[in-house]
Amino acid sequence: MTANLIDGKKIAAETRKNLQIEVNQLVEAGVKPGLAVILVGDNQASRTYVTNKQKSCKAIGIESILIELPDYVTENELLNQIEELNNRDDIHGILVQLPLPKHISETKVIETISSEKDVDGFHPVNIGKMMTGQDTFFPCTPFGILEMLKYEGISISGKHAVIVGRSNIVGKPMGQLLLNENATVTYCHSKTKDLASYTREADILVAAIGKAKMITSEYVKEGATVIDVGMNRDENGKLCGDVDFADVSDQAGFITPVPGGVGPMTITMLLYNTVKSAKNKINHRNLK
Ligand SMILES: Nc1nc2c(c(=O)[nH]1)N[C@@H](CN(C=O)c1ccc(C(=O)N[C@@H](CCC(=O)O)C(=O)O)cc1)CN2
Ligand SMILES: [Mg+2]
Repeated sequence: MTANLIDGKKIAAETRKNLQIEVNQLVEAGVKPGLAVILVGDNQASRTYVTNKQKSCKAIGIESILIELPDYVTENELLNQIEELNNRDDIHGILVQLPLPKHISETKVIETISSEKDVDGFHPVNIGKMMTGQDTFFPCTPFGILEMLKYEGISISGKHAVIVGRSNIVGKPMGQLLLNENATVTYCHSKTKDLASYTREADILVAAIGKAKMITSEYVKEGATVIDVGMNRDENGKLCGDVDFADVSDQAGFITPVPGGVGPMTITMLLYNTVKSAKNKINHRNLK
């Protein structure tokens, strides 16, 4: 059996087209959605992602500003910068690119971003809303994965979803979003014993481990949906995921590639959240 490919680039392009229509409507109503991106230090990968976010905003008419700070910036200086953006009427979304230098507390930074502008969906208020099934900003990577599953018509309710990885930005919220859709969710991680005994039971397997090509066909049930969140380099320096794509393709029912799977949807959902925030603002204004 050869798995169906879930084409993240294609789904992202379609979603962005629809978002562009919404941006045009917002602009006509007098609100141009605005995103502020803060980049601290000079991590090359982070810079690439941030550049991509800027370009993607521009392509659909979202105003985006980039604030670059040196890696020696103090925590207080960064927090003050965020406060300033919290108070700006033209900025609807704020994100601080992660990871941050060691001397800065990610928790403090995330908690300083106004929960109403937290388009990454990392603020504890938004995490709490997500956990209690309320509408809010959802973290972009798991949100993008959910959208891909829905786009492909893959049913979630009653299915067994196994998440490998428990990071705050991918694994934990992924499980919660799938639980909200009535999946039965199992979390696995680096301390899980006999990992394959869990993953082989998965109808939906999400790999967010950080180890190149670790998930081979022995980890996968025939016909399962396999979502690859990994971004690694293989022995030849080529970008690859956590899933051994060639091997698992023969076993899975659906599979995402790397690159061109989850990544493009991550940035798309950031655009979605920014548009949502601008719409929230109009709704507030109309209620006044
Ligand atoms: N504040 C945040 N920081 C980080 C997040 C985040 O959502 N918010 N996620 C990651 C990085 N990330 C976005 O920021 C991200 C990573 C990768 C991609 C992507 O499109 N990848 C491409 C491949 C790119 C390449 O060729 O190198 C793909 O998978 O096709 C998008 C976003 C950590 N930090
Ligand atoms: Mg882990």
